[in-house]
Amino acid sequence: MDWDDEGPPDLVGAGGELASEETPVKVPITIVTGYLGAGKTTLLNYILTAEHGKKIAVIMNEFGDSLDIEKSLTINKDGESVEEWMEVGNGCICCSVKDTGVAAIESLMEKKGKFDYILLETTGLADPGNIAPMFWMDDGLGSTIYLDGIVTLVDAKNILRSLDDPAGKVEGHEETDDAHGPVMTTAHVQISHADVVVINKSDLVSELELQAVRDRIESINGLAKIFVTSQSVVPHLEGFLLDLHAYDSVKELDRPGLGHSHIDKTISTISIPLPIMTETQQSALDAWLRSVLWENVLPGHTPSDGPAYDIHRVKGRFFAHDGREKFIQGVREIFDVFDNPSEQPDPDVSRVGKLVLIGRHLDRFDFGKSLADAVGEAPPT
Ligand SMILES: Nc1nc2c(ncn2[C@@H]2O[C@H](COP(=O)(O)OP(=O)(O)OP(=O)(O)O)[C@@H](O)[C@H]2O)c(=O)[nH]1
Ligand SMILES: [Zn+2]
Repeated sequence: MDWDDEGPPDLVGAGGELASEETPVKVPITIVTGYLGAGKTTLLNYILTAEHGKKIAVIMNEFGDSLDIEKSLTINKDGESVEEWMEVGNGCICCSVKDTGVAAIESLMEKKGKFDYILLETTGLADPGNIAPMFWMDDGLGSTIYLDGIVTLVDAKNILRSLDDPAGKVEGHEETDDAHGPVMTTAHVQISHADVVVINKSDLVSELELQAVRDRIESINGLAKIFVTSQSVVPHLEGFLLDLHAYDSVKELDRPGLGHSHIDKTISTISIPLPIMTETQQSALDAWLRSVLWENVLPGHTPSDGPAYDIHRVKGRFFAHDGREKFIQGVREIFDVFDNPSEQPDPDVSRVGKLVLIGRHLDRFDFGKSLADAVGEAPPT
């Protein structure tokens, strides 16, 4: 379907059926990251050629890659935002958008019609925590896309070395660097922000090595779903790359043993219980989150000379005193507290409130005590 330069007609959805004007269908975007050579392009090429009956836009935000599919798309026009695309038989479109912001993607959709899904491949050195907030928009802003999740590919053979390699240190985090402590590498940052981690190149390692990789990843990010692949061949797309709903569901909070692994010395996952809360306590929680995430100040903690903490991902759930279930979602300094968006609360979900933090140097501070002091006990029922 081609739209003219006026942009998409308001009342017609991607399938041609009438869509209500108040609730335009939003297109989910998945960010695909992974260290150099992990298999991102192999994965996206697989999706572009697989039979899945979906209209997927694969956007490559990298230039000069050696693979032909990317070479044919490499364009550069005086630093301007340029788009070039290639249509694929199965309804997919592969394109290279230099400026991958929301506006560039919306302009691509105006020209090519709406997609069912958008996959954005970042460069191997990208920090997904810098990209995700671009797609985290308030409904009020009328964006036509929403962030479905972050998928990080790791190379089973090289990931442990990448995590321990001082040369892979992330730039821009020097202020929190510890003179003798472990370094935070790009590999750490890509794993800590992930909603799904794909351990690729499993053909190159033994079962034992694979288990060590899995343990290390779980210790960094206790919330991510982990899949193991070879040649980036994924068994299914839903829940793996598409329909992740990583920012509107919190199912993984009930995983047993969450936040109990301390194998990785740099980044860890911690889990803090949350009581049933009154309005006042919810305001206190909100103030606590603002202090911790926006000001980097842990309430009740006296600043010392040691390194500061760095929070990459926040996810939580609690129950309000009136029975409503609330979710907490955050990436870096952005966070949101909202009602469980599903009409039917999951009956399997335990009614235990919990806040999970993923970040750096979390073990040096008592986040649990600080939060408990801030919100207090559950109200009497
Ligand atoms: N043995 C093995 N090789 C693989 C596998 N998946 C990908 N490769 C190879 O690994 C190399 C890198 O794969 P790419 O898909 O280009 O990786 P990438 O993440 O896009 O790499 P950059 O764009 O350079 O960051 C290619 O030569 C692939 O053929 C796998 O599961 N096993
Ligand atoms: Zn690539």
